[in-house]
Amino acid sequence: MIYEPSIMKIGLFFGSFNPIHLGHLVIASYMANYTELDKVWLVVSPHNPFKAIGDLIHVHDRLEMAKIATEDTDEIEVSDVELKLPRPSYTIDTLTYLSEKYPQHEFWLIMGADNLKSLKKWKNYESILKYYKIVVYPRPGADVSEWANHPAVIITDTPQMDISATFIRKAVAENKSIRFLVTDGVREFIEKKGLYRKIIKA
Ligand SMILES: Nc1ncnc2c1ncn2[C@@H]1O[C@H](COP(=O)(O)OP(=O)(O)OP(=O)(O)O)[C@@H](O)[C@H]1O
Ligand SMILES: O=C(O)c1ccc[n+]([C@@H]2O[C@H](COP(=O)([O-])O)[C@@H](O)[C@H]2O)c1
Repeated sequence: MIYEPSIMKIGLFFGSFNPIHLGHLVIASYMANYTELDKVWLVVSPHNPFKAIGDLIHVHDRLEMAKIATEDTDEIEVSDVELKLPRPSYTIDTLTYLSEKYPQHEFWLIMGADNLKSLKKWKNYESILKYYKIVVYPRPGADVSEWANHPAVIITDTPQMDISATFIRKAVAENKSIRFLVTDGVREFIEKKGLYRKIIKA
């Protein structure tokens, strides 16, 4: 019989995932396997409120790549919830919506140390800290020691891979290999659809 805990702890990992890469997957996998979380949902944001549209490809392609990258893992799922919500997507609005829609789950936020440092600029950040736990993974040069004793914040030593979606998009535009930076399925999808052939400045 499959054991289904009555309350599942779901870690929400928000991002543009333009495209999803191994740096993201290492974090999602660590959070699902090495912390108290039962599962991780990758929430693909149509538009991050702090980022220019620039070379953001269509959200359906970003969602599809996230699904391809995680199709053989049960503990990581892809959520399209932000497609149904007003844009740009504010994290507190998505958290509130999900908590109302899935009262049987407890939602935690997965956040990079760089984002934690700028959290005070986010919409209603006090509510995020009041009602949700935040699991933090390290990012180069981001010191989060000021948050170490905050009751809502859990700091982890998640392994880091210093790659970015920007690096991958540039590599594709320059016809360089992205093997070992994204999964094979994602690489094939990018090739098949001819994505990221040109860099579009914001
Ligand atoms: N290599 C990585 N290791 C850990 N976290 C990462 C890594 N790359 C991105 N992240 C974090 O994952 C979240 C979602 O990332 P996002 O989709 O914006 O990708 P990105 O690689 O940072 O993209 P871009 O280069 O386009 O800005 C962000 O909070 C970002 O800081
Ligand atoms: O809610 C906010 O005010 C807010 C401000 C900045 C970023 N976010 C979310 O945080 C996620 C990660 O951001 P980023 O810039 O690291 O890709 C992204 O999905 C954004 O929607 C949310």
